[in-house]
Amino acid sequence: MKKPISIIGVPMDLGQGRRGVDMGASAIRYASLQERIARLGYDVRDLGNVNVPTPESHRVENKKLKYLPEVADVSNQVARLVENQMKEDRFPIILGGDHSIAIGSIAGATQAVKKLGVIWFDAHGDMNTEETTPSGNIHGMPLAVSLGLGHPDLTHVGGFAPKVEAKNVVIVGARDLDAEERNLIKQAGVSVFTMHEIDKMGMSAVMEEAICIASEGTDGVHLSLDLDAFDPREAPGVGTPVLGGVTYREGHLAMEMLAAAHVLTSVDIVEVNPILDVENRTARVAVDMICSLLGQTVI
Ligand SMILES: NC(=[NH2+])NCCC[C@H](N)C(=O)O
Ligand SMILES: [Mn+2]
Ligand SMILES: [Mn+2]
Repeated sequence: MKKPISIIGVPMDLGQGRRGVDMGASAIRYASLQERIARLGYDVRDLGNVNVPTPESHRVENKKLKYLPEVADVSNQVARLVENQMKEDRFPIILGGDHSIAIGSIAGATQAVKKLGVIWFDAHGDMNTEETTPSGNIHGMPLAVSLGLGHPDLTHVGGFAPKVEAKNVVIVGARDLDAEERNLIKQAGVSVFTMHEIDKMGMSAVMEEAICIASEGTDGVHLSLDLDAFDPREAPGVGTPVLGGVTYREGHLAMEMLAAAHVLTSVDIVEVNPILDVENRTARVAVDMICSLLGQTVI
C-alpha cells in the first residue's frame, strides 16, 4: 500500500550565513516534485509553506546561536505539522530551507513514531553545539540537538529531549567535520560512514549497514537529506559545498535501497540554494532522489 504524501515547505535561511536557501522549496517544486510523485501513483498533497521570519527584520542576539528564538519558533511549527500529518497516516516530505529545519521535523516525527532512527545524509556532521560551533549557524547543530545536546530552546522543541538515541543514528557521506564536532560524534556514539567507507566498501554495503543501524529496534526511520552530501559537480546549488562527494549514481542506489527496505516514515530535503545553482540542477537531483526513495524503478 502506498501511504499518501504531504509536502511541507519551510523557507528557512536563519540557520546559516548565505541567503538564497529560503528559495529551496520553491526550486524543488518548480522541478515538478508534485507531478513526479503523482505519476508514481501516490495521493500527494502540498500543504504550502510554514511562516518563517525574514532575517532583515530581526537582530542576531547571540553570535553562537544566530536567530535562536526565530529558529525555535519555526521548529515548533514544523514539529506540530509533521506530527499531525504522520498521525493521519501520511508520509511527510519536508522541503528546506537550511538544515536547521530537521530540528522540527525530527521532533514531530518522534511524536508520531514511538522510537525513531535517523539516517543523516550529509557532507557534514551537524553535531555542533553552542560551545563547539565555529560559525554560530544553527544548521550546523540539528543532529546534536536531536540527540539532546545543545540549547534547551532547541533540544526541547515539542516538550521533550532527547528525540533519538545515538545507537539508531547514522551519518552517511561525511567529509568535513570540525575538530570538536568530531569528538562530540565519537563521545555520543553516533555511527559514521565517511566518503572513505563509501569508496572502500561501496555504497551498497554502506547502506545495508546504515539501514540496519537506523531500523534495529525502531518503529520508523527519518531520512535527513542534505544536498551537499552529493558532489558539487552534480549538485552545485548548496551553501557549503565540499569536494569529493556522493555521485548521482551512488545516491540513486542509496535511495532505492531505502525504498526496498520499507523503513522510512518521513524525510527532509535541505540546503538547496537556487541562487548558487546552475539551471536548477540541484533541485532536479533532489526530485530524482525523492522519486527513487518512493519506489521509482527503471523497469
Ligand atoms: N547543514 C549544513 N550544511 N551544515 C554545515 C555546517 C558547517 C560547519 N560545521 C558549521 O557548524 O557551521
Ligand atoms: Mn547538513
Ligand atoms: Mn551539509
